[in-house]
Order: sequence, then C-alpha cells, then structure tokens
Amino acid sequence: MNNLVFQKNRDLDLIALGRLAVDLNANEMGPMEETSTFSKYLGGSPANICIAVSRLGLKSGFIGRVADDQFGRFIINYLKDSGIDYSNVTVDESGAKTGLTFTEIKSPTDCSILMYRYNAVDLKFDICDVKEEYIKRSKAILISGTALAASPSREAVFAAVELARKHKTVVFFDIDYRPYTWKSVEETAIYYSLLAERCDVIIGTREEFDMLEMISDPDNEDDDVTANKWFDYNAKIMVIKHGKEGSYAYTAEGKKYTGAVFPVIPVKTFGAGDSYAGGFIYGLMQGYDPGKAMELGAASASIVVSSHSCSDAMPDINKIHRFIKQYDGEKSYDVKNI
Ligand SMILES: Nc1ncnc2c1ncn2[C@@H]1O[C@H](COP(=O)(O)OP(=O)(O)O)[C@@H](O)[C@H]1O
Ligand SMILES: O=C(O)C[C@@H](O)[C@H](O)C(=O)COP(=O)(O)O
Repeated sequence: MNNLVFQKNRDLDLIALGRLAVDLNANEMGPMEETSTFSKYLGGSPANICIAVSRLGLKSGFIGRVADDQFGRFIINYLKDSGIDYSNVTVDESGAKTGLTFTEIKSPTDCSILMYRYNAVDLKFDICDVKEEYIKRSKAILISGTALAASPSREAVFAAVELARKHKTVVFFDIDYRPYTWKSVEETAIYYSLLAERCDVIIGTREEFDMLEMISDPDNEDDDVTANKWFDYNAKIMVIKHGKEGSYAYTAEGKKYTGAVFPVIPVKTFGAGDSYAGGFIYGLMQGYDPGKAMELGAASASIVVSSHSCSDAMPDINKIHRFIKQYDGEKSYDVKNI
C-alpha cells in the first residue's frame, strides 16, 4: 500500500508530457571521435518512461510535438506499435527539429551523451496542446523537468499540472536536469522549485536536488532535509537516487525506504534513471508500497544498463520477476522498511 490516491474509472493510467526524441547509441566502444556507426532508438526521458510503463502493462498516452520529418514519423510509429495513445501528439509545422542524443560508450562504466537540441521540437508544445478532457481521462501524469527549460513548453507544463490537480490526477515529476538545455542554474532552480511545489511524487538524483536547492557544498547535503522540505508543499512521496549506490524513498507520513541495487555488469550507464522511474511508477500504480516499487525500478534499471538501448530494452513484468528471482537467497539486494 502507498499514500497515493488514483482515481478509478479513467481509461488511461499515465500521460507523459514533453520530450519525444531520438537516441543514436554508438555501436563501437571508445571515444565518439572514433565511432563510425550508431543504432537509432526512440529516446527522450519521458518517452522512455512512457514506453517502460506501457511495456509493464499500463495504458499510457503522450502530450508533445514531433517534427514533420522522418524522425518525427519514426517516433509516431514507435508509439503506435507500443500501444501508446498518440492522439495528443502534434506534428509541429514551425520547422523545429527532433532532438538527437548521441551516446558515447568509452567503457561500460565511462559513458557520456552529446545532445543536439538547437531549435528542438519537444520544447514547442504549448498550452493549446494540453486538453483538459485528456488530462481528466488519466489517473496520473508525468512531467520531465527539461520541458521547463523554455517557452512555450514551460507554460504548457504548468497548465497541465493545474488541470491535473483540479481533476485529482496524480502528478509525477522526474527532475531530469539536462544543464545544456538551460541558460543558468538560478533560472533552472526557480522553475524547478515552482513546479516541485505542485507535484505529488518527485524523483531526482542527489545532484539534481542539489541544483534545485542551490547547494554547492557536499557536506550540506542531507536527503532527510531535502525530502521533508517538499512535504511542506504537496509532495506525498520523494525519491532521492544515488546512482549505483541505490536510492531512498520517503513518504509524507514519515516512512523511509532504502532501495538497493541489483549488481550487474553493465553495457553502458545511461537509461538507468528512466527504467527505474518506469518500474517505480508502475509499482506505485499497482498499489505497492514504495519499497516494493523501488525494487521493480532497480531491477528494471539493471536490465536496461545491461542492454545497448534504453527504450527497446525496457522489460515486461515477467522479465523483471524472473530477474529478481535470480537474486533470491543471495541477499544482493535488500529493500528495508526503516
Ligand atoms: N550500474 C548500475 N547497475 C545496476 N543498477 C544501477 C546502476 N546504475 C543505476 N542503477 C539503478 O538505477 C537507479 C537510478 O540510477 P541513477 O544513476 O541514480 O539515475 P539517473 O540515470 O537518473 O542518474 C539506481 O537507484 C539503481 O537502482
Ligand atoms: O532523455 C534523453 O533525451 C536521452 C535519453 O533518451 C537517453 O537514453 C538517456 O540519457 C537516458 O537517461 P537516464 O535514464 O537518466 O540515464
């Protein structure tokens, strides 16, 4: 059980908003200067999370814009083939382009991404793309913070959150801070904070919360303090992630859950956050307590970092259960209710 109330009689479980993009993942290991081939996948953090939950069996939809080009059509076809409702994904006619993420895998643990986001189409969705009737149809929405980086998607996100609150649609917020999309840390912190105040569940890495709180001294980091700050607003559940060290979840009622990691030999490091969020949101929407939901998220992340892609590799629930079972008895993970 958890403390979120999902409205019944809604035909959609989750609507994600914002970035529909393309990942071009290096096929060869090594510096990108020397990479010659890349594999194309659907990308964009909210798109990856939407794929993750739909593969786990949730009925999901998307609000956003794609470019009127081959990449835009690739994205729409991918959503369609994944059973995601794309009726609120608009084809943008301004000439804006699909955001591209090139990934570099120097070694399985030394990876980076290079984003091409000049005139990115995912920041072009506007208030008119956010329909009250659509938000009302869903039990929850998912915001990814990058959509706050510029107008008009910034205002569209705030409008969606207000409509969600009006209709008791749960708001998940994945901070998803991509520095190069923003002008300054100060601007970022302001918009992130304004949005965080309005959300039910906030998920971010320790570094992302440091940005939000403008903390530059690691000695001042304190997960308990961070979590409690947002409970004074609207948050019911807070998640603070620490990479391969694990994560913590807090509830407004004062419970703290520790989520450990399923150790694997990774193929690359990226994709962990999106798969974790997908498994975690799915778990909460099944009514599981945050500890169990984190376990699903961590297992999903381990599966995805062991694969070449993010979106294509998102597991179904049977794969997650089989994966968790492998660890039974070995105590390689331990979700404690403390
Ligand atoms: N190398 C890894 N091996 C196994 N699980 C991982 C690894 N890195 C991250 N994870 C899992 O994914 C979760 C989220 O990862 P994290 O790196 O904190 O997110 P992000 O990708 O957003 O930075 C972690 O809490 C952990 O459960
Ligand atoms: O979000 C993007 O635009 C890029 C993603 O598609 C990419 O796969 C990635 O960086 C995943 O991020 P993570 O899950 O936070 O590691």
